[in-house]
Amino acid sequence: MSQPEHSRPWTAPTATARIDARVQLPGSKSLTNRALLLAALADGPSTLHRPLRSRDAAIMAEGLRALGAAIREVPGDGAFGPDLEIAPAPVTGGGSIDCGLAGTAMRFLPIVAALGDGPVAFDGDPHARKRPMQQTIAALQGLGVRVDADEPRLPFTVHGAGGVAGGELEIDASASSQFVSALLLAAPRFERGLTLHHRGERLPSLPHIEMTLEALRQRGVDARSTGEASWRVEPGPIAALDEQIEPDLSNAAPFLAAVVAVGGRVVLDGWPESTTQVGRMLPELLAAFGARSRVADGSLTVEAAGGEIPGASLDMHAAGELSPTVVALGALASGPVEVTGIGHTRGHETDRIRALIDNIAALGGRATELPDGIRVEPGPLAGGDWSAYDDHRIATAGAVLGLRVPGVEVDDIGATAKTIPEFPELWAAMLEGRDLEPGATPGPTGAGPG
Ligand SMILES: O=C(O)C1=C[C@@H](OP(=O)(O)O)[C@@H](O)[C@H](O)C1
Ligand SMILES: C=C(OP(=O)(O)O)C(=O)O
Repeated sequence: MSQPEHSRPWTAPTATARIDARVQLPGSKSLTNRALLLAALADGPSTLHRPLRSRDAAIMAEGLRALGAAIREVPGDGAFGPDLEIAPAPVTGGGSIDCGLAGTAMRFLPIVAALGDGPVAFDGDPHARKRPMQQTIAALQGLGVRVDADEPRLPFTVHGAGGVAGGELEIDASASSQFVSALLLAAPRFERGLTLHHRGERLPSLPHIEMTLEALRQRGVDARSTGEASWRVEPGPIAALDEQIEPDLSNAAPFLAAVVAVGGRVVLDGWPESTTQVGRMLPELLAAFGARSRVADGSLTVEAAGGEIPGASLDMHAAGELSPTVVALGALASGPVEVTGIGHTRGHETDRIRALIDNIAALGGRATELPDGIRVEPGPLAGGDWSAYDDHRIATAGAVLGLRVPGVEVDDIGATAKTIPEFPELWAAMLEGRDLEPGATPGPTGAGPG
């Protein structure tokens, strides 16, 4: 098995007892990166409390710095690490931005760069060069912005010409909701705002578009849906906002799935009363596998009996980023599990459908590809190699399987640095029933200055 230099091989721990744990998770990637971007375009300085500290958040912060914003760490409230203070500045060109493997950075920042004056060069990790970017480039061109690209993907250069007129635009966001979010986030700074229409075969991850609209409205922007696949953002100032970032509910998925796999109980602290995060669907999704959930006093408790996991058929088009965890549970189920509506996850950090099928096969299981999803057959599994493909969610899916299958060898648990660098420590603490707060074990990459 070839491993990149930075890889951290990890034998997924097998559960030896029922789970009884209280977990606190680090901040949401999607909320942190929206808050950073909007703060950089706002009308005054903002502070983010409990921001995510991870590779994707660091990439967003670094990209915004390259475009002129000042972002610095200031003392936070202890266990959650430093806060971030963001001072906006006029968008400047002339730099270059490394998007790593962060979809939010590679889709959101080119539109911000178009507001500036001068060229900004974008590139990313080798696999980032394979992720769909055509709609970012087409949208910029449709807005009259010059983009130099040999092919419709990274690397490319955006030539800001001092502003974007905006108006009306049509895109095809079938491959990613991030194309829509990117345009809506920058649109208050377009001279005429933006009326945006999606025309295409499907629109994945609608909750993430709702999150974008809500983040804009929280900052005084008139942003709304005008139809099933149309949105309007009025031009105007983006108000500065001090915000406490919610825990990442998508990263809650493997921890809650662990209860289904093993039996027992997990209490997740900081569960928001209401949220735009797609992870809010987890209680309902896990109920399909027999879990019971309740929310009280700001915590979510998930309980499950352990033992047999029933088969299920789930359409996850709204929640593709939760699908690797659900497929991992599917491989442990006693009936077939079908997850559909996730064709677009072939364009995520890796081709997730292929990665899951191949990894499950390496453990002796059988999963097959559907036109827009995956079907997992019940059957015995044995230890074997589990490739992370630099994908945090594939790595953590291996962790879920390892709870019941001894000897699941994840080739690089370091892939979790993308959104939850402290994953191995939090996972071990959960299995041992110890409380461990995020920030207690600082991850390899913070969102602060390098
Ligand atoms: O806007 C966002 O923060 C995200 C949108 C979704 O992207 P896709 O629509 O490409 O699935 C999601 O999967 C990704 O993890 C984060
Ligand atoms: C698809 C994901 O990430 P990205 O923001 O890189 O698209 C994800 O986190 O599941």
